[in-house]
Amino acid sequence: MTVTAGTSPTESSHAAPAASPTLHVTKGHGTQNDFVLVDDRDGVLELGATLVRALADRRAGVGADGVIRLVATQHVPEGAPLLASAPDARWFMDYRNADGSIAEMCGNGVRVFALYLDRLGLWPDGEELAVGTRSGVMRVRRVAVPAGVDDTAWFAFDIGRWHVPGGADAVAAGFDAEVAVAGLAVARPALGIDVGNPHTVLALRDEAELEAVDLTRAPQVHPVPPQGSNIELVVPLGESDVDGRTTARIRMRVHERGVGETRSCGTGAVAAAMAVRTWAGAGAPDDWLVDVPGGTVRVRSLPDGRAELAGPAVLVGEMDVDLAALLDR
Ligand SMILES: N[C@@H](CCC[C@H](N)C(=O)O)C(=O)O
Repeated sequence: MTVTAGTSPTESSHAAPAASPTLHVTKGHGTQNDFVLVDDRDGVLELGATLVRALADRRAGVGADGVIRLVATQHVPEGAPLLASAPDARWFMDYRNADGSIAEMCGNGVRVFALYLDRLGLWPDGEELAVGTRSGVMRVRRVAVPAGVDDTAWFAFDIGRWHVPGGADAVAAGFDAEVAVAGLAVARPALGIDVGNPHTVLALRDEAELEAVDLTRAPQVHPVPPQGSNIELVVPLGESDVDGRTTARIRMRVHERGVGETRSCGTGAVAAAMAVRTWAGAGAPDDWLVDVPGGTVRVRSLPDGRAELAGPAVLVGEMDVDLAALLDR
């Protein structure tokens, strides 16, 4: 981490005023789900909600959907059990939503974090990269960009087991909640899906309806999820052959817990694809392309109830943030 403290004024009465402390940050995104990344390997930064909110602020700060702190896994309380089972998970992705709340996981964030580690020389050559998260260890590798998708580099990882918290009854019914969304006349049935973090997925009639909904206001879920929920609105678009594999395509918009509407959500894409796959029943394909306002990601159903998320990652720049200017308001 680079917090550069100001120097004391010198003995000269004409000395320049002490420079205020700065925080070196990097900005990146995955399908335009954007993040401020901070290198705090030694775990010395106090990343409180006030600092997160200020960094994420799109007018008075750097601007982002979330803040990601890079810290050695041994320095976080969640680290010991991760290192016991995966000693190679040296680096931990400490993820915070723009409102300062802590989230268990961020699917787009993992890919951007991997690229950040690579940029810092912390991704060993030729190896899978093990990333510690509050939802377990994610093993990231580079993969080919699917045919028809306009990106230069993709990364993929097994996100682990997803499940329907409502259990077998919810799976059989296809729904276990109702969601009221501004712009829709009545509340719609929805399915809760846990991908390490909580999601609620509802299907809309068509793309026109998806475009028309107003996500500037948070959708209301009933019953209210105890930990809150990310909400995904989806429209199935049909199936085609992509790189020799039958692939279903869906379009999605998302309202993220702790943020608002974002242009993509990786865990949300997994939840959306697995919800539609559950609704489709036996014979549904394993591969799903999920079109979001910021691009396209791929979700692949894996054996044993696991799923893989793949998509792009981009780092756009670095800056030294003047902490006094950022926090003084
Ligand atoms: N954008 C992320 C999810 C970030 C966390 C989410 N807002 C939550 O609170 O669970 C993603 O790409 O998965």
